[in-house]
Amino acid sequence: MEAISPFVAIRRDLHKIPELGFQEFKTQQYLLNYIRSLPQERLDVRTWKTGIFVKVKGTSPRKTIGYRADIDGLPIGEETDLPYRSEHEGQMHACGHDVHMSIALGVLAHFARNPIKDDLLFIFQPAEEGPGGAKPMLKSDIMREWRPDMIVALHIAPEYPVGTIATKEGLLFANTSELFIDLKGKGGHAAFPHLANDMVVAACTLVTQLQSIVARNVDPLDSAVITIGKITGGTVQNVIAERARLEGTIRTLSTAAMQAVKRRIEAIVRGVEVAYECEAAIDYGAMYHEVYNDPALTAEFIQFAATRSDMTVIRCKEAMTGEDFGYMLAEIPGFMFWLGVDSAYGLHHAKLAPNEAAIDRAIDFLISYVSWKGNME
Ligand SMILES: CC(=O)N[C@@H](CCC[C@H](N)C(=O)O)C(=O)O
Repeated sequence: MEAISPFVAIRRDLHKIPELGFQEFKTQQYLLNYIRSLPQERLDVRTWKTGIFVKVKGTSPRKTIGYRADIDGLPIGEETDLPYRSEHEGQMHACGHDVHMSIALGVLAHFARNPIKDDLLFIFQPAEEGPGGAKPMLKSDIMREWRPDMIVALHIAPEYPVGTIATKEGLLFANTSELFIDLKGKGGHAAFPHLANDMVVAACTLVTQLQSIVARNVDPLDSAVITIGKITGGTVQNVIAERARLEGTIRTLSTAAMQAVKRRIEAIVRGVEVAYECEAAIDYGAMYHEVYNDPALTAEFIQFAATRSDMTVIRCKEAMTGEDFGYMLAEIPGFMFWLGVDSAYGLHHAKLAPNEAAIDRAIDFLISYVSWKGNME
């Protein structure tokens, strides 16, 4: 039996119990059990819905350093053959939030036993994948009382090797908007299409027409993504579909670009309504602020990381991923960085399998950074 670190063991426990946004009940209980096993002298623990705030009191605090880990899973059926694969049918930690939590607990455990001058605030946040926990947590009374002076978070990066961190000053992640489009036509017998109004055909037209926005309406030197991740319509092969539904997400690099893309989406949907003589309704769902790293703190972090022989730090490009941590960074200076986990399969893939060697290396690295930042004069 391989000897594994306690935080790899924790990651594996959490990997078994992925839960969707604001349903992280087992996860929260697991986290609380561990947090309550730590020395409590310097801890103040409060829950917020399925999230948790943990204040670690410093010895002579001048500021508060915040650290956030997201805790929710995704509605994906796991396809790894890991012995600790998900025990929740159709749900998986396919975005590394289990790794995020185990790293946060490792750093918390250290500072619960080895306080620094400054206060720390650990935030275990629900519902990052949707509908978004960061914004309501940011507006909570607890956050108002314990608001940190800076805040940090990481996200696993399957494409980078273990021992690599990647980030950049300024814009790191896109802004996002979910996109739901419902179409209503007229059902009927498959053999008499002229007596019905087929919404499967209308939906398929819409999927391809929406892509013309990125190809023809967005400045080629800018970026945008419109992904339709799910399409449903109809009930059975020989009945013409009266209804169809498209579920997707929009990514852009600025508020102006998001507004322009939505204007085009609305024009194209209206056009499909006319062309197919149907009814269409658009809902934008959860929308996330872009992730904007504080230039000064990020440059300082990169400089610190460059002094560490056990980590390689690179300045990366922006990514079209979304992260509601962007709401926290819009109000509190800080940064997010990618953590290399060297997985053949990427984020949101059913076979994602992060290299667990990244966990303890990240814990050691973050302990050194927070100790440096939290003790500096
Ligand atoms: C890091 C990551 O994968 N984040 C998610 C955020 C999803 C936001 C929202 N539910 C949406 O789908 O737009 C991502 O998909 O980038």
